[in-house]
Amino acid sequence: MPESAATRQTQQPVRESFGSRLAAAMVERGPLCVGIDPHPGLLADWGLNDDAAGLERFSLTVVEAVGSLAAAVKPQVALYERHGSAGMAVLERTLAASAEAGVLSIADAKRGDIGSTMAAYADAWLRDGSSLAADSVTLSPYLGFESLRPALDLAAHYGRGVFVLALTSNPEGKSVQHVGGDDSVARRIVAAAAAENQRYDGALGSVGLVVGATIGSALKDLDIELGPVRGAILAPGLGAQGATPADLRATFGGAYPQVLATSSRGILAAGPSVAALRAAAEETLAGLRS
Ligand SMILES: O=C(O)c1cc(=O)[nH]c(=O)n1[C@@H]1O[C@H](COP(=O)(O)O)[C@@H](O)[C@H]1O
Repeated sequence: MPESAATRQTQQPVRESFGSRLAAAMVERGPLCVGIDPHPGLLADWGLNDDAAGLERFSLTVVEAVGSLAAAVKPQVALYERHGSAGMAVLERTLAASAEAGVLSIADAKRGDIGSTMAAYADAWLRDGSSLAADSVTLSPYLGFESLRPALDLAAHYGRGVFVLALTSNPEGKSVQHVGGDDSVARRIVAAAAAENQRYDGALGSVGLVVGATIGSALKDLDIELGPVRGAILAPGLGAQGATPADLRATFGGAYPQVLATSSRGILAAGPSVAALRAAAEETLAGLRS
């Protein structure tokens, strides 16, 4: 049974904060997150069936290849969900294998709902004892940042983390996130994350943001500074969506040390050989470091 909120409030955090654990992993391993996106086309390219067994072989191969190399892995929940309960069981085993390999996990679930329902999502992804618990989860703040409160508080309690969508890598994101000019929606999300991270000590708080590597000059245009957030910036868009390590440096400037670049298809296309996947991840990492 989940413990009650009242019990939790009287207890100390159960492990070191996610922000501290991620900061240490980024120093030790470098700023790369490998996305685990078992697309049907990639499964076929790897000679695997588009079923739960194929999904499991794919996922565990990626963990075997990069589990000792990347700072984090990011399974894309949608690609497990499309296989129903069997797919979600594979996701559970993928998260367990990641923990065993010593690599941090980011469940890319992009959850967001009214507060009372959000509490159930938080329980699923962030509570000790939940079979789906990951080190962190991606969240959508578009029902209002404060609607994420149950996840923000549960993450803090359990030493887990969240990544809140701010400026996404897809071109359609602008139609919501850029609204408001100097006081844009994205700027408000960034400010809310910065305020939330004040509860954390150390280099990085546990509330990260998602800011695409493909956003070009949006940070400048919207007058958004990421340094004061003191959270990791998960930056998708590298590789398959066209962004390069040079783009990342140009886009993030002084906030580059906070950036955790994430690539899925760009690395996964090298499979199914474990050695080739590892080499692709190492090459990406070298580009991010140089
Ligand atoms: O939250 C994410 O990771 C995410 C946010 C975003 O703005 N853009 C974005 O592409 N993503 C995810 O990052 C992954 C990108 O995959 P590739 O384009 O294959 O590297 C997918 O799982 C996307 O759902």
